[in-house]
Amino acid sequence: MAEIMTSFVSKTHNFQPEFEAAPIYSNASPNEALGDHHRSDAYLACDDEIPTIDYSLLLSHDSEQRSIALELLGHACEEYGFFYLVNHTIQDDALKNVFKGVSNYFDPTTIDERRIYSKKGSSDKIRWGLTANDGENREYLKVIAHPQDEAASSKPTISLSKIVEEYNKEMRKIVAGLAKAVSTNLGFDENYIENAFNMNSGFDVMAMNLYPPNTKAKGAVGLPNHTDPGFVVTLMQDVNGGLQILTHKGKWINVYIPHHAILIQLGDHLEILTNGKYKSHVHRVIVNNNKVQRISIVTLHGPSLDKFIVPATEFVDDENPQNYIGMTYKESLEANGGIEIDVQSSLDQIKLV
Ligand SMILES: O=C(O)CCC(=O)C(=O)O
Ligand SMILES: [Fe+2]
Repeated sequence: MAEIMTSFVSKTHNFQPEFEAAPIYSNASPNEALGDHHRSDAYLACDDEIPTIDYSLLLSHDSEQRSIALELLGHACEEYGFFYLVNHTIQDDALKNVFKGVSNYFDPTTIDERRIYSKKGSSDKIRWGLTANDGENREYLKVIAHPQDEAASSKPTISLSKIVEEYNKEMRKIVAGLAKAVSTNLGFDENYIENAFNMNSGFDVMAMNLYPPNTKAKGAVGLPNHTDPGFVVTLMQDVNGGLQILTHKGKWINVYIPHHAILIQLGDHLEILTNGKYKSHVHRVIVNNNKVQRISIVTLHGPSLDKFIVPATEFVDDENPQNYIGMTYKESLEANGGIEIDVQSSLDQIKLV
């Protein structure tokens, strides 16, 4: 591992002059990070459309507009499990600043300051990692963004902590709105998800990922196949390139997030709560065609750690037997041998079939 890290580090130290720097949160358009060289056939995915949901219409006072938006959301949740959210409440300038701050944090010359957050023990509250091998090529930092008492022991530099706090505050408002809309779609009162997950004390982990350009990667894969735990995952990126999602129908599709949109992915615990009606989905990052580095900011918005999550009785009957066992969110984060801050999926331990 040390060897791998050293070789990556020595390269990252001088990668700035060697490749075209990615614009920080520019007007991202399809293929922005992609090089024009020959595309590899491995990890091919298609460009099928991904549903777009208008956040402002989900909250509209015009009941007809609202019910159309809710119907589209229901379709996206059931048939896809992911969608682009547009017309949300985070300002463009705020996002630019977040990406600038995260990019500065990953300055290759200050890597030793980040290294202190490498894995130490089971009570770690902050996690840094750098991997460059044929299974993963990524530098990342994971911090607890909520609740406040947990976040207090999960702070990197002062400037990044401020960015995390502000960003999460804004994103939580959007997630709360989504929780209401999803609750309504499921046939409950609008506070249903909030209560079922105790979102007020929800455990949110923010993962900041930096993927090197293909010239610096040790293989094609930025991040291997996985699903994510929690209610929903919010994802923003500075440039397009490399995120692929496996649809419920078994097709890999490329994600091209429209400028200023947020990619919303449903998490494992919404799947458990709804007994599989709304499913999480496998996704991965492929870097082999990326000409420039890419940064993604990914927040896993989870239930509170002590909340016991089990399929709701409304989704279980003779035709739909219970498909998942119940456990607390904390237990599920630890079920695969991980610890809370790793926010690893353990759906394979929780699924009954
Ligand atoms: O960087 C990306 O696009 C995806 C990252 C991701 O899936 C994760 O951090 O869980
Ligand atoms: Fe993920």
